[in-house]
Order: sequence, then C-alpha cells, then structure tokens
Amino acid sequence: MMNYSARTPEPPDDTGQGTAAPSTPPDAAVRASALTVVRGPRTVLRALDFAVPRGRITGLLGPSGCGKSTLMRAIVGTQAKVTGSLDVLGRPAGHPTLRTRIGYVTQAPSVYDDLSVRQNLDYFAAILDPGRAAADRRRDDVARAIADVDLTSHSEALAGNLSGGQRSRVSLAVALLGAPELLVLDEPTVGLDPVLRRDLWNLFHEIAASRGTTLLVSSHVMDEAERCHRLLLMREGEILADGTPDELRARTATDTVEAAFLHLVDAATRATRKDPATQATRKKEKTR
Ligand SMILES: Nc1ncnc2c1ncn2[C@@H]1O[C@H](COP(=O)(O)OP(=O)(O)OP(=O)(O)O)[C@@H](O)[C@H]1O
Repeated sequence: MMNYSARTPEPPDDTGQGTAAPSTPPDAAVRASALTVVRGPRTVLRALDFAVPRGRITGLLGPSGCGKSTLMRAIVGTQAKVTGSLDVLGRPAGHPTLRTRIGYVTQAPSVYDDLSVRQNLDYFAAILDPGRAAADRRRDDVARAIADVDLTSHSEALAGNLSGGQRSRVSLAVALLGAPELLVLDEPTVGLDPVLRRDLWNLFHEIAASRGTTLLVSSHVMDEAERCHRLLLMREGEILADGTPDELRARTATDTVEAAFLHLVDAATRATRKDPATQATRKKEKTR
C-alpha cells in the first residue's frame, strides 16, 4: 500500500520499481461507484469505479472523446443524466456546499476580454466572497492568485490583449480564488509552450504539497502522465487502468506510461473482440 499522506512536491521517480498490484487510496477526495453518464443517445461513461486520493495530483488521461471532460463535469456537478454513486469531498457531487470548495477550469478560458486581469479576478472574488467586510480578504486573495500564476506584472493588462497561454493562466487564477480543496483542471496545458507547461506543472505540485489541495488534471499528452502521483487511464468511456505511474509500468512490464497505455489498449481491444455482447452494444450505439 502506498502512503498517500506523505506530500512531496516532486513527481514520482522514474525507476519503474513500484509494486505491480494497484493501490487503493485510503482517504479519497472523489469516490465513484458504477458511475454512468448518458449524453444524447450514447452511454459516454460506463459503470466507472475509482477513487481520487486527497492532497495528490491525479492525471486523467486518454484519447480525445474518451469521456474525460464528461467525467470532470460529473465531479463538479454540471453534468446531467449521471447515475451510480459519486461522492466529492464527502458529499454527493453537485451538493450546494461544494461550490466554494471546488475550483474548475474548463477547456475554454472563462475570462472577460474587456476587463483587466485584476478586474477579472475582482469580479469572481466578489461572487465567491461578497460584502464590504470581506474587501481586505478579497484583495489579498486576488493578489495571491495572480502571483500564483505568475501574472503580477500583467495585472493591469486587458485580458483581451493577453496571449492564449496567459488567458489560460487567468482562468486558473480564478479557480485558485478561495483556496479550493479540490481543483479540477480540464487540459490546462493545451497550446502552451514547453517552458510554461513545466512551470504550470511545478505550480500544481507546489499547490498540492503546500496547501494539501487535491488536483484532478486531464490531458491527452502522455509525457504529462509521468508528472502525476496517480493516473486514471481512460478509453471509450471506461477506466482502463488506475494506479501510480510506477504501478502501471510494472504491471505492463514497460518503461513509460505511454507504452503502458498502449499495452493496456491492445489488451482491452483483444478482450472486446472476444466478447460478442460488448461488440453488439458498441455497434448499436455507433449506428444511432
Ligand atoms: N453535448 C453532447 N451530446 C452528446 N454527446 C456528447 C456531447 N458532448 C460530448 N459528447 C460525446 O461524449 C463523448 C465524450 O466527450 P468528452 O468531451 O467527455 O471527451 P474528452 O475525452 O474530454 O475529449 P477531448 O479530449 O477531445 O476534450 C464523445 O464521444 C462526445 O462525442
């Protein structure tokens, strides 16, 4: 059993010396059982069972269209037609008390182009923590969130005049307001250059280590998987594998998470081909 309470800022080592057996997080921020989501005519998530450990970075990885965003939407409570059980920070997903405890960044940066960076943050801070009495706290919170994403020197710049990467960081700063216990980040590094990607991943580790925040980060870039404490590998609405990068490499006797993923995809494809019931369901859904 891995010790998930030990918080270290570094990503896991790359030795491949982990145990082959999957570990189960004892203290979960998110716990799902038989989680199923239907969108339109399609079952997009199929009976998922998994847990996301507290205070760690869990990577949600899989090809485009496998259901990563849908799963994140279910966790933050914005997805319809969710069945099964889904607990988030000890409450059912979507519970009103979770609103201020979760930070969520979608793939489209949610910033107002005609406001400056600081004004964007001020606006969202006022919604999160309203009232005159909270003005000092809001000012400190806004300054901290802007500094966290390294945009202090651009505080007064209009969001509409920022680069794509800078706008993404404004969105992340909004999600950091109020120091949420759970940060759900949907492909936060898409379109960023390698230096910014590295800096953002360092920031994620710093947030997890210094504040005990749980991060769930989606990506379809496999090299980012190596930076996570734990991984949920997805394919076609199912969890293909769940474990630390070391565990996944050891389980598949491979050297990289990418090779482990391909190994698991091939094994799952072979298993699907042999199962006529699964084949029939998939065929039916594709023709709808
Ligand atoms: N509004 C919708 N109605 C019906 N089906 C949808 C809807 N939105 C997404 N889907 C389908 O749900 C499946 C999962 O989509 P989702 O956006 O969760 O995937 P993803 O893994 O996040 O993809 P990407 O990496 O490209 O963002 C896809 O097959 C998609 O076509």
